[in-house]
Amino acid sequence: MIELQGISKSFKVAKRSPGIGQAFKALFAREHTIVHALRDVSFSIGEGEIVGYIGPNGAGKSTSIKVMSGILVPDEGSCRIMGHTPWRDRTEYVRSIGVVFGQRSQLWWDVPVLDSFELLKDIYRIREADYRSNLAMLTETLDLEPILQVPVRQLSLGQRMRCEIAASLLHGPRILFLDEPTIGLDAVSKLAVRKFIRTLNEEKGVTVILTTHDMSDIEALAGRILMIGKGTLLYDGTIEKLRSRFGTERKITVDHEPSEKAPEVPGATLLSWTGERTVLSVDTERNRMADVLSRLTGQIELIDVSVEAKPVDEMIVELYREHRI
Ligand SMILES: Nc1ncnc2c1ncn2[C@@H]1O[C@H](COP(=O)(O)OP(=O)(O)OP(=O)(O)O)[C@@H](O)[C@H]1O
Repeated sequence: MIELQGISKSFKVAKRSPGIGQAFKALFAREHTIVHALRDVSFSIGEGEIVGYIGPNGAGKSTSIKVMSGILVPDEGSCRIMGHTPWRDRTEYVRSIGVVFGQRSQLWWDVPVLDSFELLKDIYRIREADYRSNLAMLTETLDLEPILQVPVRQLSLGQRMRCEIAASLLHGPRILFLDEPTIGLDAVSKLAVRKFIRTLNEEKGVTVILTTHDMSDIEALAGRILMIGKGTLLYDGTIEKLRSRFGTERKITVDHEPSEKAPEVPGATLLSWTGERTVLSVDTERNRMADVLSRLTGQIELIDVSVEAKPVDEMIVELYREHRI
């Protein structure tokens, strides 16, 4: 459904040293640097997948989404999405995709949400019957009824995001690009947005490409992760594959009676010690948890113990570290 081959994109950025004098000089002799936002990026995504597109700030995620949605033309490479080259067949192509940029709005600020939807209906030339049924479904599942008549500028961030997602789906696209859809949302709104995306994917088969810095979004939604760093694709695989790679480590948090010094436990690495709480990490492939706990009880008087697998966040940071990004 989505096929990228050797996509590269660079930006020419004006270089300027600080200070008025330098600004004046720059007017006459402008120096430039080249930022390589994407370098030879290739991947393919099948119909009905939810893919988490992740990477640190400035990695090239938004640039990729802009190329895939036809907003940016790459310098090199090919991109075929549902038979289209996004930046060439743009008018036709935008009818089959939906795009949400969490940090930017596609709704008209001063008019009621419903008026924005009506305008989008005309822009996308959505048939009346399709518009009515899509709007009814979106109003119901995203709980929009109480806010349809409210101007966008009066909406809370969570309400606006639900409207943005609805706006991107009014024309019934087969692919949805979501760029940080849960940014700034409270826990309740985040869960609502995630639930909606999952239902949309499961029931309507919509393919979803999701960029986010929130690893719990990825954990909740994405079966597959594409990780990009400094414009290069660094990892393409399932969360399970990632777990099995880093998954043998466990974090043990022990609350105990005050101790004079940190326990020394062969087979475990001390992560922190505060006198009444000790946090250790254990690789369960090489050490038995029972042995570690019994060595621990020989040195301190336990009150409470919790054992956790490594959170996805930490696995990702480790991947970033491995690739020096
Ligand atoms: N229009 C532009 N002009 C110049 N440089 C740009 C432009 N757009 C992006 N860049 C640069 O390209 C690189 C990749 O940017 P991009 O926005 O794709 O990163 P990102 O992974 O989406 O980052 P973030 O997580 O911070 O949103 C960055 O170094 C950025 O400064």
